Amino acid sequence: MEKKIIIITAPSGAGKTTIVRKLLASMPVLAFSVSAATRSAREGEVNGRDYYFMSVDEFHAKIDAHAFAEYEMVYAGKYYGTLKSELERIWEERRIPMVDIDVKGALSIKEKYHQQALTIFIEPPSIDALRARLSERGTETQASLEERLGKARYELSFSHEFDHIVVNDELERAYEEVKKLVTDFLNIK
Ligand SMILES: Nc1ncnc2c1ncn2[C@@H]1O[C@H](COP(=O)(O)OP(=O)(O)OP(=O)(O)O)[C@@H](O)[C@H]1O
Ligand SMILES: Nc1nc2c(ncn2[C@@H]2O[C@H](COP(=O)(O)O)[C@@H](O)[C@H]2O)c(=O)[nH]1
Repeated sequence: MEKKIIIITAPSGAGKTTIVRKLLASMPVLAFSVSAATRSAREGEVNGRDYYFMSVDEFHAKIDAHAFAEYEMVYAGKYYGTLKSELERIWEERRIPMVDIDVKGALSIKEKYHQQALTIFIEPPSIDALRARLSERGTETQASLEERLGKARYELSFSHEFDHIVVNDELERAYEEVKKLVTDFLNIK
């Protein structure tokens, strides 16, 4: 079986995780690729389901062991990375990994797997909408919100590096558009 991979990226707050969760719920062939991260777990997050939470020393050991397909220091000095073992585990189950990562990481993983990858950039309707969504999500301090918005302006300039751009203005419409791209890519009727 060909080892396909679906890469979804966007600036923080654009809604990629929301769309990915809806896809995972409706398409059992897809499996969430759980990343490693050195940030602390938020309320309700579960180790091994949302992230593999680890210390910086553990993360460095994995870098030294070449365990990552890609990794980045994404925000506030925190590392995030896609584990090769996670992709292999999903392929062994004859399923397709859904990778939900930042734009820089998505560009490097696309480079690595470009022949087998579908890459989708989720675009927010505006920076004001991003600000409102991140504020409402209630996960950020004022400083981390500004950091994410600052990075978003830069990341938006890379949207055309990806196979498709989907504007997440109305969630249901954006979800249906992404689902059609995924089903076409996987040749599912
Ligand atoms: N179309 C939409 N309209 C309004 N709110 C939305 C829409 N899509 C998602 N949201 C909300 O915006 C917030 C950010 O969404 P989400 O966490 O999915 O973003 P993200 O791109 O995965 O961010 P991060 O990269 O920080 O994980 C969530 O509270 C979500 O419920
Ligand atoms: N380059 C990578 N980026 C990743 C990975 N896993 C998640 N992310 C991205 O980090 C930010 C912040 O996430 P949050 O959970 O702290 O809000 C977000 O854009 C994620 O998509 C990864 O393995 N590599």
